[in-house]
Amino acid sequence: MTDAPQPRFSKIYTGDLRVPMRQVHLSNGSAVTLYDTSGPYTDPSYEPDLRRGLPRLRERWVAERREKGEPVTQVGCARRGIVTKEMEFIAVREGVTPEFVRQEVAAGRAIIPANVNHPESEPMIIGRNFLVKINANIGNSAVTSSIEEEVEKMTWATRWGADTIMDLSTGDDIHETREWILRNSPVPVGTVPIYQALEKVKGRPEALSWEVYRDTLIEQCEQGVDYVTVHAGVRLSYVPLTAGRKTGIVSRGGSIMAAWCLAHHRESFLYENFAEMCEILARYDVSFSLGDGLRPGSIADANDEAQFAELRTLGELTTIAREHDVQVMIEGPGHVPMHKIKENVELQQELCDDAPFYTLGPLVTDIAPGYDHITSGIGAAMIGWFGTAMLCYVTPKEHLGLPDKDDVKTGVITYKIAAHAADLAKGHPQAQAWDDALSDARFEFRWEDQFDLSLDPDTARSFHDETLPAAPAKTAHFCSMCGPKFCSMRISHEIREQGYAEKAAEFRRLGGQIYVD
Ligand SMILES: C[C@H]1O[C@@H](n2cnc3c(N)ncnc32)[C@H](O)[C@@H]1O
Ligand SMILES: Cc1ncc(COP(=O)(O)O)c(N)n1
Ligand code: MET
Ligand code: SF4
Ligand SMILES: [Zn+2]
Repeated sequence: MTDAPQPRFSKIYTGDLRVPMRQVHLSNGSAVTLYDTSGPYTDPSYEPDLRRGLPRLRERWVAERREKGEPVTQVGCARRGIVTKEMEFIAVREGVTPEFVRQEVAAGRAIIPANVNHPESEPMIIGRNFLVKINANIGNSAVTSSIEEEVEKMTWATRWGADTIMDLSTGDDIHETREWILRNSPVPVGTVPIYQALEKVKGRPEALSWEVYRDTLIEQCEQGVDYVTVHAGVRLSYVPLTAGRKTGIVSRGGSIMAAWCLAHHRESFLYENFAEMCEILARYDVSFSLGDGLRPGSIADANDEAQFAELRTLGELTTIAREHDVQVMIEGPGHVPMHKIKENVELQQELCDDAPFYTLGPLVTDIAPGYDHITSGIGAAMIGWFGTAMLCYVTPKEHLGLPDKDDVKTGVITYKIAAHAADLAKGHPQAQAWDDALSDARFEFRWEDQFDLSLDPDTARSFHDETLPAAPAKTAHFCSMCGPKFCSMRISHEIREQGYAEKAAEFRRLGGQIYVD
């Protein structure tokens, strides 16, 4: 025995794969193992060295596949019956067999975003038959932020459990910001290449061309971006469908492409060159996130003709990408009232042949700027339950300004709640076990365990300690909500210990039967 304090939670590594899992050590001597997506930054003992970057976990796996002459892409391997190391890693994390992972990827129902040039990333999977994932958007804008702040947002987002991050920078130093993020990100990184392409032509959409776009795409693939949002479903003929809308086109990428199509009165160069784009992505195993450039930006515009016309086109593009062994997910709305959410999932699955759905919220009302993590968290929980594979967070700053580090944490925690609520409703056994462990700790007044098992232990602990900071309160059978006399859980224990036992004895004496554990 040593006097060294036991870490209350730590990372464990399974076999030679070194799969991170979060193990919570409880005060009753047991431990709970939780799926943990959030890489090294959740490990309290991990000290990042940003200049060196993260260890290159996948470097050897990628090299070995190359030596053996196996396909470059995960889906190429899956279709040929090959189980990759990435698939084995994911199987441990998700508690399923590697063969199941392979089948879901082969069928296109799930994707593993893993650029061969981003070996730092810990493999994860996006698909409705796996745990629901969340994405955190970061990146600078022309108005504010620096490289350091954006790297800090990335480590902070993954610290709290973002499964992927998107660098949506549109301001200065786009290439260098992305480089710092990629070399230090333990999760896949997504981008929207049209933003950087627009920056290269000084912000004038009409000056864009396929050539500028293609070179930007290759530059980002070379750097290690794992998935790219491409708004190739915004076709020239769909732009007039947005004329009668309350809020027009709210997607940045969508508005840029619509402006280009109208300026040249030509079909979108993204649509026309889609096959060549597939060839580029296949060389690096970069996945498509087909952008919803015509998503509704208000409750009034939800599920309109413009939105669904684009979705049909995304379905056609999915088929083309798959023919090139490129993985695809589909981006979804936006602003959608609760009664119109289900139709979005059903239509997406039908039109896009079960490609994973990846939605921004949706926000279920427009009336609460400042609280749009909540308006969208409600829609996210619902759409996750209906089968959406990844939920893109919305922060309290939505519609108001660029999120800062605090907003990133609020967005991530809000979306962890939505994703977990969806996992529970879908009947995921690991999800249920987490709730059960926390409920047991709560009912047994193991306060420290309750904090350690929570999504945000820091906040839980500090709220409790605001009113009852003294050490004995950590085992007390009450908190300041009800106080000792009115604590219903304490009274419950007494009923069980005395009253219940007596009542049960009486009941049996009278010939009754009782079934209790
Ligand atoms: C498509 C969504 O992306 C988000 N978004 C766009 N740019 C950024 C950024 N730099 N940082 C964080 N979120 C961003 C907004 O929430 C928008 O609604
Ligand atoms: C889920 C989702 N939807 C959309 C975008 C792109 O943003 P935009 O379409 O505004 O360019 C995104 N990054 N993620
Ligand atoms: N809030 C808008 C939406 O719902 C996006 C604004 S920033 C492009 O999609
Ligand atoms: S969030 Fe701000 S900058 Fe972006 S579309 Fe809305 S008003 Fe414009
Ligand atoms: Zn909006």
